[in-house]
Amino acid sequence: MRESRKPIPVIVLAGFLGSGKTTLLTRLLERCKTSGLKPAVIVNELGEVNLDGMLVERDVPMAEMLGGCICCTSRGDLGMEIMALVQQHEPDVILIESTGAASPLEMIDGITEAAMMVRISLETIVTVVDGPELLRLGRSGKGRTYKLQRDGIVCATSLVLNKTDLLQPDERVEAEQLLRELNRYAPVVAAVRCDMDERWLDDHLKSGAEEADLKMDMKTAGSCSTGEGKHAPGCGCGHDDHGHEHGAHPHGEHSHEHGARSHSEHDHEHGARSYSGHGHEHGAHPHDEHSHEHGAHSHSGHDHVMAVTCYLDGPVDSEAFEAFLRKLPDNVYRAKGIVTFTDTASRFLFQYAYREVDFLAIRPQGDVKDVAVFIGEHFVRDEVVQPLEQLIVKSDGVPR
Ligand SMILES: Nc1nc2c(ncn2[C@@H]2O[C@H](COP(=O)(O)OP(=O)(O)OP(=O)(O)O)[C@@H](O)[C@H]2O)c(=O)[nH]1
Repeated sequence: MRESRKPIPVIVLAGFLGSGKTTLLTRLLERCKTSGLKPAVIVNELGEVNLDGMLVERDVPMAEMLGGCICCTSRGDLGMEIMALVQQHEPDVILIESTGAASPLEMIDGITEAAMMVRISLETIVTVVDGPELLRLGRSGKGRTYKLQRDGIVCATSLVLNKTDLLQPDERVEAEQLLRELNRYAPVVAAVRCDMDERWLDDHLKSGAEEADLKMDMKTAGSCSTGEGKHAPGCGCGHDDHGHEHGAHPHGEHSHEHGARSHSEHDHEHGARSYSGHGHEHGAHPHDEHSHEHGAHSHSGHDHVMAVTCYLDGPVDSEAFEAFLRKLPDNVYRAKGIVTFTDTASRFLFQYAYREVDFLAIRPQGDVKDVAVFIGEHFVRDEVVQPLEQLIVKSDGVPR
C-alpha cells in the first residue's frame, strides 16, 4: 500500500476523437499490472455507454462520466470522482481518459480542485494525435475541430503521434513538424497503435512507482528514451490479454484491404450527466425531441460535436452492417458499439474512425445491450439511425 503522505500521480490521456486514447490506456494498464502498480481509471464518454471501459479489467477501480464531456460537466464532478477513487481504493496512479472533444485545459481545474482535498498531483497530460487527421485538419488550418485538436496538442506535456502506419514517410515528417510548431516543449513519440516501449510507459507511470516504493523492473525496460521522433515498433500482436479474438473480421477474415483492425474495450452503463458551462457554448441538440421514440439519445458536449446513442433491439447482418458503416456521412467521424450478427456466433465490439473499421469478438459479462454510438459534427440523426434500424432483424427473422 502506498504511503498516505505522498501524492498520487494523475495522468490525463487527451486527444481528439478516435486518436487512440483507449489503446494507450490499455497499454498503460497492462504495464501497471506487470509492474505491480495499482491503477484507478476515470473514463469519460460523449455517448451514454462506457464502451471505452470494455477492456479495463474488472478488478481495476473505474469511475465513469458518461453522456457528456468531462470539461463541461461541473469541475466538482471530476473532483468528486477522483476523491471517491482515492478514498475507496488508494491507487498508486490515476489515469483519466477524456472524451475526444474535451479541452484538457478545462479538466485541469477539476483536477486541481480535487488536489486541495486529497493528495494527488497532476503529473502528465499525454495527448494522442491521429496522424492522418492532424495533417488533414492542419492543412486547412481552421475550423472548430482543428481548434479542439490544437488545444489538446498545445497543453500536452507529452505527445504521441499515433497511426503512423497510415502516413507516408514525408507525411510523418510533416506531422512531426506541425506538432513541433504547436508545442515546442512536449517530447513527441511516433507510434502505431500506441505501441510505446516499456521505458516510455515506465517514464509516464514512474512517479507512482517511485512514490509507492513498488518494484518496477527497470532491467526489462528498453534502452530507447522518449526522444523526439523516435519510432515505436509496430504492434505485432494477434491476441490481447483478455482472451478476445483480436482483429477478427465478422466473417472470420482479417481484411487488410478493408482496414479491418483490432481493438479492445469494456462495458458499463451509467446515467447521463448534466452540464454546467465553462465558457463553452452549449445548445440543446436539434433532434432531441425524437431521441426517445427510437430508443436513441442524442447529446452535444460541444456545440458542434454531437453524439447519438442508439440501442439495437435485434441482430443485424454483418455484411450489411459493415456496408452501412462505410456509407456513414462524412461528418460522422467516429462510431463504436456492440452488435450481434445474424450470421456469426459471437457478438462484436465495432469501431469506426475516419473510414477505418475494426471488429473485435467479445463475450461481455452481465446484461450488456447492443448499442451504437455515433459522434460527429452537425449530422442529421435520422440519416444515421434510420438506415441502421432498417437492418435490425426482428424476432420473426424479418428485417424491418
Ligand atoms: N491504423 C491504425 N488504427 C489505429 C491506431 N491506433 C488506434 N487505431 C484504431 O483507431 C480506432 C480508435 O482507437 P481508440 O483507442 O478507441 O481511440 P480513442 O481516442 O479512445 O477514441 P474515443 O474515445 O472515441 O475518442 C480503433 O479502431 C483503433 O483500433 C493506429 O496506430 N493505426
